[in-house]
Amino acid sequence: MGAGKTTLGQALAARLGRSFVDLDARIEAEAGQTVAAIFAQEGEAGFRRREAQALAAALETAEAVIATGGGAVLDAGNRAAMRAKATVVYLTVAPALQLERLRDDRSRPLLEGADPAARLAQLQAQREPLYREAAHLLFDAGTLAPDAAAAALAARLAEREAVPA
Ligand SMILES: Nc1ncnc2c1ncn2[C@@H]1O[C@H](COP(=O)(O)OP(=O)(O)OP(=O)(O)O)[C@@H](O)[C@H]1O
Ligand SMILES: O=C(O)C1=C[C@@H](O)[C@@H](O)[C@H](O)C1
Ligand SMILES: [Mg+2]
Repeated sequence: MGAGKTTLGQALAARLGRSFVDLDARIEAEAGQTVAAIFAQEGEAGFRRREAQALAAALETAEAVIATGGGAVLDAGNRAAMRAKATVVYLTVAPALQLERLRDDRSRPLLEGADPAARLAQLQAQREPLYREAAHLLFDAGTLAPDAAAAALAARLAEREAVPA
């Protein structure tokens, strides 16, 4: 949360001339409700079911840049599908910067408790190995402004394509 998947994903798609899919936005459009409302009404499990369906559909979109939500990696099937069908980038950002970016944002229900810093640290400890398992490459998303970061990421991806794995 707050790493910049939506922001960088959009900028990267524009730069590459590709379509952009934001999973949270797609889930909200399909449900006709916000992520927070889905969590409130269906619980996290209901949201995760919607997320897995939206991811599977998005992965069938040719040549798209997809921004997942931060918890899409929790599901082993999601991780396997992402790795098999896409180039997966893990955007790394220090938790303090994530919190700073999301300080005035009330749209992430998992950070709405009394101690968002502790909650984020707990989520990060649980998810860090999963992000690394799913990712083909890591990218520092805490240093550059969005457009410069998208340019640097596009260069990393082009390099990767030029060098066979
Ligand atoms: N490189 C950046 N520099 C400065 N601010 C940024 C950068 N990337 C994102 N932000 C800001 O941080 C906030 C969170 O970014 P964003 O919504 O893209 O994160 P996210 O990874 O998509 O989060 P989530 O997992 O909740 O979907 C936004 O206000 C965005 O403008
Ligand atoms: O990190 C998470 O688990 C989440 C991140 C957001 O993008 C949303 O998908 C939702 O708030 C859950
Ligand atoms: Mg997002």
